[in-house]
Parts: sequence; C-alpha cells; structure tokens
Amino acid sequence: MTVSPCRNNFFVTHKDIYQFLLAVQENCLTNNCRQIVSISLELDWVDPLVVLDKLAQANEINFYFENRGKGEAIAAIDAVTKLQINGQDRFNQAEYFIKSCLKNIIPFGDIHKPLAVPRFFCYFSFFNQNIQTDYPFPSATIFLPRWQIAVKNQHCILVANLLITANTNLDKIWHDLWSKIELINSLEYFSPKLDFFSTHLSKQSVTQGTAFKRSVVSALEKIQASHLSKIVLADALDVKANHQFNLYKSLNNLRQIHPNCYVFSTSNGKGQNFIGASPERLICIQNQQLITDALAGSAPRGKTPAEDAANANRLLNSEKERHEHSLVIDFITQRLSQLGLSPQTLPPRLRQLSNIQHLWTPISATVPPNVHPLKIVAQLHPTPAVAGAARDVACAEIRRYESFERGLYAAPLGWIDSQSNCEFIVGIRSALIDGDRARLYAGAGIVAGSDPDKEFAEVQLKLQALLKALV
Ligand SMILES: C=C(O[C@H]1C=CC=C(C(=O)O)[C@@H]1O)C(=O)O
Repeated sequence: MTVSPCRNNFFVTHKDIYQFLLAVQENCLTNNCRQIVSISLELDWVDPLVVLDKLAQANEINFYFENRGKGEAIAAIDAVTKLQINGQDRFNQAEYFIKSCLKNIIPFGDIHKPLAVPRFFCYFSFFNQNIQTDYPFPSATIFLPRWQIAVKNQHCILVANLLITANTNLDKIWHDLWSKIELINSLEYFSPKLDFFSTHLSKQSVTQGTAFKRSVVSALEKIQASHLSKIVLADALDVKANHQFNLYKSLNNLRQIHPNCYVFSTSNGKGQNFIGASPERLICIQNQQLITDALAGSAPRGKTPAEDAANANRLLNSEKERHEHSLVIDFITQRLSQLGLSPQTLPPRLRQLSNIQHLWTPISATVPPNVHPLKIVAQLHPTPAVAGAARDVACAEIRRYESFERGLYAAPLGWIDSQSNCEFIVGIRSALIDGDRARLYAGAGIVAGSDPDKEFAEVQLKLQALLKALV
C-alpha cells in the first residue's frame, strides 16, 4: 500500500498506520516477541543534509551518503538496532546480523519504490583489528537507522524503523513519528547554518616529508627484490582550528567541489565523525547486477585544457601507471571469479576529478542469489588500489611503514537493503573530525618506477584539496 502524509489523505494515513501498529503489537503479545516495523512515506522533497543537520544528536550514530552526479543522497539517523564488533570474522557476523534482523522487519508502504525499503548502514576499518586502543570507531559497525531519509532526483522518501514490543507505548511512537514528519516538512526552506568567521589552522604532518620519501625508497627496494609488486603508502595531516569544525559546511563544500564523488559522513555517537569525498566505488549491486571500479594510476589536472589533455595522455600511455592499474584489475577479476562470478572488464578510461585524474576500469558481473553482498565486500577488501600486491605482504608492510592507525581510512563503507541491493565505497580522501581537530588521510600507490618526490607530491595534493574543502 502506498501511503503519503501529504495533503488530502493525511488523516487516512494516520489511521492506517495506527491500525497497523496495533495489529503488530497484538502479534507481539500473542507470540511474546519483538518486531521492527518499517514505515515508508513519500514526502515533499527536502535536502537530506539539512535533515541530518537538524535531526542528528551528538550521542546517536548516523550516516550520510551523497552522489550529486547521480542525484542521490541519503541520511540515516540514530539506530533502532546495531552491531559493533572487532576481529577477523566481522564480515560474517555482519551478514548474520543483517539476515536475522530482516526476519523481524515488517514493512508498511510501497516496498517496490527503490528508496522505500529499509537499509542497513555499515562501516568497517581497514584492518580487522585496530591496534590503536583508543581509536574512536570499532572495526565493524552495522546499524538499522530509526530514521532514513533518501532522495533520488525529485523523489523523497522517509523510512521510519520502529521497535514494537508487547509493552511499547504506541501513542508515544505514533506521536514521535508525526512530529518528526512535521519537522522534516518544515525544513525545506532552511539551509545548513554556515559560519562566516575566519578560520585559523595549525597543521602538522604525521609523517614528515623526508620520512615518507624514505619509506617509498625502502618499498621500492622491496619491489626490486620481488617481495611485492605494489604497496599503497598513506600520510596523515593533523589540523587544529580556532573553532569547532562545522560538519555540515564541510559536507556541503565537499559535495559542491566533488559532484562526481561519493560524499560520506559517519558519526560514532560519541562526538567523532569520519567524513570525505571518495571517487572509488567498491561494489554497487542493483537487481543482482554488480559493478565495481578498478581505480589506480593518477595525474594532476592541468591548468589549461591543453595541459590537462597532455597530462591525461601521459597517464593513459604510461607503462608504470598502467601496470599499477592492471594489478587492481587482475586482483578484482580473480577474487570475483573465486566466488563463482564471471566478471566482464570494460576498456580503461579516465576518471577526472576537480584536482586529479585516474585510470579507471569498471568491472561488471551478475551476482547469484546465494552470494551475499558482504561476501563480496570481504572478498575484495582491501584491493591493491589501497593496499598493494601481493595483498597480505603489502598489508604487513603498511603496518610497518605507517606510524598511524588507518582506522576507517581506505575501508569499505556503505549500505545494504532488504533486497540485497547495495553500494559500498572505499573511504579514501577522508578525515576524522573531533571538535576543533581533524586528521586527514590520503595515499598513493608505489610500483617499480615510482618517484618518491612525485608520490609525496600526489599525496600532498590530495590532502591540501581535502583541507580546503573542510573549512
Ligand atoms: C589510496 C588513495 O588513492 C588510490 C586510489 C586511486 C589512485 C591511487 C593512485 O594513483 O595512487 C591510489 O591507489 C588515496 O587517495 O588515499
């Protein structure tokens, strides 16, 4: 049934929903169980970033995901149920958690509308286990939001996930739902509060330039000695501002500067947020059709069209960049084949962003119904675009070379819906925000032929672009 809180059928909808909640509670009483009802409602269009700004509380987890180019944005606020774990079984446990929750969810609304189904939001850290004991996010978080508001082009759908037990006060739940809707409906004329006072920043590179370049030289020796063929080394930049970072302003900047990237933000409900704008899609599955990106090999954008075209040409024809890129394609196609999929590789092309361009090969496959999206995430993460090849050797070396915890940097984050559609991206070009402090992360792939100065410059280019967007 399609329900709409708007205009003429407003009162009918109220009644329908209340009757539905009563019926679910009746069932909980009879069977001594608890259930989650997932109510979807079409609303007038509103910017999910504004909803996040107005509804999110510092002590609740949330998630924001936007791709302006695709006209899509979603905000997930507060958790009705969540799993937070560490360790190497995290992807299996996450899959099990989602499957068990789904057995208990009763939808209300038109579930054939793509935005109307409940989604589980997930974020993982790069390694199974964070070594830094006070790192503010666990190595896996999976949650079903209480409030999910999504737009695609002109459509806007709210999904409210409500826990019902025999003792739930239905009047309160019902009242909360409608007051949220009224609040959201009143938001369309607001925009995120932007501050206009000037920002002073003090910056401190976590890895000094000389140390980063020394690591590149050492990695090149290991590559020469055939211990590995690629390693992605990252740097971090610590920034302290004279005021708290304004998350909504940063996200608003990021989506304007990077309309063809995935802009994301997650909160741990304890005051820290991890945000960024990533060009790299790990997997997207729609109706069993999977698409993944091999993205590696970079060049700066030119200042003039002629310089830009020359940089692009050099990138497309560089043996070193193509080698770095092909390691990612080979890895992804092998790993998908091991799962029984038949990946199809399209010819390489350019992915041009505002400050940088990459070699990009989309890879597609059909996913059999018995392969859960998280099996594919576990199989692919980390690809050589963010770790290296051979992967395990590269990961061990990353731990040795990098002095900081990667945490959520370069790790999968995204969502899965109740029909196994999903979208996961790789959290590169990202920052951990904590009040007036931020740690920014970016890396570069090192292969035979890499020049330490150029790799360092590439990482600084990424970090500076991110910093500009954050303030
Ligand atoms: C690891 C990052 O970028 C990867 C993705 C695309 C191109 C890359 C490169 O050319 O080095 C990196 O492999 C990062 O930006 O932090």
